[in-house]
Amino acid sequence: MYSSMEIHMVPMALELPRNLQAILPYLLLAALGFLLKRKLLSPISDIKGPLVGEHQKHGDFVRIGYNEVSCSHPDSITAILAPSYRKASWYQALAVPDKHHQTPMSECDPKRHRERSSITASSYSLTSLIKSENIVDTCIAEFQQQLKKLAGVDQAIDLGEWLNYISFDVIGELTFSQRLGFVRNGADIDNSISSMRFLMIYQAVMGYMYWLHPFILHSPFSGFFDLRPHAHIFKTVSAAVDKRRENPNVRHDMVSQWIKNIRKWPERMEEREILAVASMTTIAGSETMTGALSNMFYFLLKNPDCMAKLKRELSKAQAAGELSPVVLHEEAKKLPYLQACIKESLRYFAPVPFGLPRVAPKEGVTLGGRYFEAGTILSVNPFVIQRDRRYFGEDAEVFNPERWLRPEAPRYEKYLITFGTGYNGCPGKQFAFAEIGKITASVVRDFDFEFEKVGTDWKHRSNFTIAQSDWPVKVSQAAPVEN
Ligand code: HEM
Repeated sequence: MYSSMEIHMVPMALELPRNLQAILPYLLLAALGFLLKRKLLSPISDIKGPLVGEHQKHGDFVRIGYNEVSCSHPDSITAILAPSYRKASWYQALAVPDKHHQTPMSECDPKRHRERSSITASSYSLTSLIKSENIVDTCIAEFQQQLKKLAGVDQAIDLGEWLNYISFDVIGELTFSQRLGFVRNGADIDNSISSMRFLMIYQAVMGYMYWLHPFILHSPFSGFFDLRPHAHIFKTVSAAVDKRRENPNVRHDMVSQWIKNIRKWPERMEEREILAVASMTTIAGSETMTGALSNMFYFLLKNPDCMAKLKRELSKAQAAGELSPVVLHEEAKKLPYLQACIKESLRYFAPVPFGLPRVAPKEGVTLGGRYFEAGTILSVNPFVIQRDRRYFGEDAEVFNPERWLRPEAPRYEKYLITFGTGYNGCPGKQFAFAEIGKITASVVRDFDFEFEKVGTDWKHRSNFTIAQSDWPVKVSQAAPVEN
């Protein structure tokens, strides 16, 4: 027997699934139609996909989305990255914390991008940054001190994490004259680094589903409850920027230059946007550097002959009195094998393994005899190009710094797009080379490293930048080198 309430409820509960049953075939048909349209009716539906790794199988064009093609044709760089084409809407997700905080990185329109860059670009130049070399040196000296302490302990360390600390400290000093204190504390303060990694995953996904962003990190709730992963970095940057606003002349740094430029050309950028640009610089200049430095140390450890050769070069220069306690950029520049190792690690394992996507303009783009109509998203992935035998020789898939010492090395340069190229190319490129050179030379000269376990293979995940993990190493004071 049912009570009267139960009798009312049972038919209602059955009714809902019946309604669903009625519309389910239509929903499925609509979904199928949508998927077939995306798969077959796109102007690029004849191009095979979807994996980037499929280039070797399918040739110069691989379809990686409804309307997106990854290109590895020899002319891709000049035809896609060099012209000032609009960046794909994916980049919008890089406006941190929301669309009111645009930076050159998140700005997709080339004209607006140029205006914003004119305020910031000069601050990233090597000449400008070399003015602060003594400050960078104090960060590296602190890092050496910490490694010295760790060398006395018979325990493996997470070198990748330490390289992240030094990268953050350096960029904080250069951007707003503030050491973030990661090296001194030997820790991820307030989980900023792990939150930053989460932000990278979030942005990589959200760039493709930007309509969801207002409901997640850009929702008022996430701000109100302080749930934003970049909150700590944003607060730190915000406090530092406020200090510089009060007194932009305390020391030469990037924020002081931006403030001066904005006061000169107020129509190009608003002063409140400095906060976003400083946050972007902190992220752009630290996550990439961590990836690059980790690549350098990991691949030297994986290739002991290369490590031994680099140590010999450093030891010879040291014996000749050519190296300072923290190696200067001028000194590192003169070490050919070190420079070859830097280029090779940047080539072999690009720290930004993302196809830099651009939108074909209204007249379309013709590449390798193939026409791509207006609106097609064309991307050129550094990882794909830099492992291509046509551009880097038969041993393109091998880590081999010697390639940069071959007579044909200048030919390789134009295919090295680790830093992108064109109007959106990395303005920090020369500085990155200098920082990698200084840190690698100072640390490899003074310390020996070995994997905790023989045959270690690290794990890595690709978002916009690469994140490597699981390669514990032991550190000790450097043993004398036989030349
Ligand atoms: C090895 C280290 C680095 C790598 C691999 C790297 C890579 C890149 C790449 C590929 C882009 C262009 C992305 C695109 O076209 O979509 C870029 C942009 C950028 N990078 Fe770097 N970068 C590095 C270090 C740095 C450093 C040290 C700084 C700051 C001092 C920096 C600041 C920037 C900025 C501000 C942008 C945005 C440029 C714009 O949109 O106009 N990067 N970087």
